[in-house]
Amino acid sequence: MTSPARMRPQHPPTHRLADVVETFALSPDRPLDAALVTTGVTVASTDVAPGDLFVAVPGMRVHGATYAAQAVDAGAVAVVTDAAGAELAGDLGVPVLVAPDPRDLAGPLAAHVLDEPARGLVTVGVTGTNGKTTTTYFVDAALRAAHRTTAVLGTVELRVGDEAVESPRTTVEAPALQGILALARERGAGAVAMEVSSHALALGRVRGLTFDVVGFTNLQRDHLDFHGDMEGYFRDKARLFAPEQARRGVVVVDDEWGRRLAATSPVPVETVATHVGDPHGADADWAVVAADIGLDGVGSTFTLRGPDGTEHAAASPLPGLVNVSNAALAIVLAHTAGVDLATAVDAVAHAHEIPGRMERVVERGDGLPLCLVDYAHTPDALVLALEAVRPITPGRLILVFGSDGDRDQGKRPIMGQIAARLADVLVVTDENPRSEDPAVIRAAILEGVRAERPSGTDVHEATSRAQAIRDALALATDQDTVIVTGKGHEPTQEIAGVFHRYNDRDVFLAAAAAHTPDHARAEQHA
Ligand SMILES: CC(=O)N[C@H]1[C@@H](OP(=O)(O)OP(=O)(O)OC[C@H]2O[C@@H](n3ccc(=O)[nH]c3=O)[C@H](O)[C@@H]2O)O[C@H](CO)[C@@H](O)[C@@H]1O[C@H](C)C(=O)N[C@@H](C)C(=O)N[C@H](CCC(=O)O)C(=O)O
Ligand SMILES: Nc1ncnc2c1ncn2[C@@H]1O[C@H](COP(=O)(O)OP(=O)(O)OP(=O)(O)O)[C@@H](O)[C@H]1O
Repeated sequence: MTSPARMRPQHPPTHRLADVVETFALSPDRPLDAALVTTGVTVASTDVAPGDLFVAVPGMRVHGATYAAQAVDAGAVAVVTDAAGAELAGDLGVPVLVAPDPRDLAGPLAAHVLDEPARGLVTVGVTGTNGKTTTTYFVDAALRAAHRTTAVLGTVELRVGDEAVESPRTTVEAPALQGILALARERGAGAVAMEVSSHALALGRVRGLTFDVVGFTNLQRDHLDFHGDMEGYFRDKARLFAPEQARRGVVVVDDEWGRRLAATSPVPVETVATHVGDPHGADADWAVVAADIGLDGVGSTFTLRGPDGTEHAAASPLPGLVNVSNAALAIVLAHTAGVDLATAVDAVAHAHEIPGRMERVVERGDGLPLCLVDYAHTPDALVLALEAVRPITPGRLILVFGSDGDRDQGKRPIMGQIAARLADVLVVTDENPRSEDPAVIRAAILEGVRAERPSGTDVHEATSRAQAIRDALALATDQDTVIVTGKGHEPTQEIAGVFHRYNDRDVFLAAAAAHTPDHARAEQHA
C-alpha cells in the first residue's frame, strides 16, 4: 500500500524561493540564490521529497528543528522555522527562513507552493465528537453522484479516486492535506469530503483551506485531556466555523452545543434537527419529521422537511437512529455544496459500506448469521450499536468485544455491564492490549459482566480475537446476529509494542468460509 507521504501530485508546480520568502515575509539567514526553487512542503523530516521546504515546528514532544539536518539530507531546499528552531538547527548549508509561528504558516505556505489546489475542488469538512466518519462517507456518496471522481479523507483511509492508503490519523498535517488536494486536482477530482478532528483545529491542520461547506454533528465529553474542559473543546470545534476556514455551515442542533454554535457562528449556517418530535425541530431549517427502521431489515427510512416546508422521503443504509442523523446532515451538506437535493437523497440511501462502521460482512442465510463489524469502543457507542442491531435480529444477539490497553480503564466494567444487559451471548476477548496484560483487561470487563449477569450464562472468554470470532460463529444460527465491536476498519492489532496485521472483517470472512452451517453439521452426523 502506498505511504500517505506519497499522496502528492506527480507534477507539482515550481516556485522561486525568493518569491515565497517575499509573499510570506520570511526572514532568511542569508542572501537567496535566485535559481533556488521549491516544489513542496512538509512538517515531517521522514516525509521530505527533494525540492521541499521543511517547516520545523515546535512540538509537544520535540522541536522539529531537531530533525532539520535529516530533512536537508533527504533533499529539503530550505528550512522554515521560528527563532528557537533556527538556533537549534545551526548551519545546515541551506537557507533557514524564520517566521514567528511556523505551525500556523505551514498550511497557507503549502497551499501557495501547490498553487491553491482547493480552488478547483468543492470541499466539505465534517467535525463533531461522533459521526464524522459516517457522515463524511455519506457526503462522499452524494458528491460522487455529481462529480465523477472524488476524494475522501479521514480516520479510515485517504482515498483519491480509486487509490487509497491507510490514514495515519483522522486529519493529516496541513502540508500533507494540501498535497492530497493537489493530487486530487491532478487526478481530475471534482470534490473532497473530509473529517476535521478537534486536534486538527487546535493544531492548525486545516489552516490554508477555506471549505465550501462545513458540518457539525454533535459534541459529547471526549478528549478533555487535550482541550481542558468542554468550553475549550467547543471553542476548538467552533474554529472550523470561522470565515477563513469556511464559506457556509450546516449544524445539527439536537444538542445545546449545536444550538450555541448555530447562534454564534460568524459564517452563515443552516440548521438540521434530527430527533423526531424534538421541539427545536420547529425552528430548524431542516428537520427529520418521521423515521422508521425498515430498509432491507438493516437501514432506516425517514422524512426530511426542507426550509420551504416540502417533505422528502429519504433513507439511511446503516442501522440505528444515529445514522438517520448522519444521513440527514450529509444530505443537507451535499445539497449546500451544490448537489441537487434528489440526487443527494438517492445517493445517501445507496451509499456503499463504510469500512468498519456497522459493516455487513456476511449476510444472513444458508446457515450463517448476519455478521457485522463496528468501531464502537466507548460505552455510549456500544449501547447505540447493540440497540441498533436488536430490531434486525430475529434470534440471539452475539457480541464479540474487548477493551483497549493503555487507555481509559474505568470503561472496562461499564462496557461489560452494557454488553451483558443488551446482548444475549458474549465472547470477551482482546482489542489492542498495548503494554498491558490482556488477561487483566478481560478480567475487568468480566467483572462488569458478572455484576449484570451473575449466572455467567452464555458468557465466553477467548484469548485470541480471531478465535473469539470463530467461537461466535460456531455458536450462531442463521437467525442470530454476530457483531464484533471495537476495532472497526483497523488493519493492525497492537500487542506489547508490536503492530500485528489483523482486521476483523478478514477474520470474519475466513471464518465464515470455513464455517459448517447447522444443517450441514446435522447431515454430516446423519
Ligand atoms: C496532540 C497531537 O496531535 N500531536 C501530534 C503532533 O505532535 P506535535 O506537533 O507536538 O509534534 P512532536 O511529536 O513534538 O514533533 C514536532 C515536530 O517534529 C517533527 N518530527 C518529529 C520526528 C521526526 O523524526 N521528524 C520530524 O520531523 C514532527 O513531524 C513535528 O512536526 O504532531 C506529531 C507529528 O505529526 C503527531 O505524531 C502527534 O500526534 C499524536 C501522536 C496523536 O496521537 N495525535 C492524536 C491525539 C490526534 O491528532 N488525533 C486526532 C483525532 C482525535 C479523535 O477525534 O479521536 C486526529 O486528527 O487523528
Ligand atoms: N450522530 C451520532 N450521534 C451519536 N453517536 C454516533 C453518531 N454517529 C455515530 N455514532 C456512534 O459513534 C461511533 C463512531 O462513529 P463514526 O466513526 O462515524 O464517528 P467519528 O466521529 O468518526 O468517530 P471516530 O473518530 O472515533 O471514528 C459509532 O460506533 C456510533 O455508535
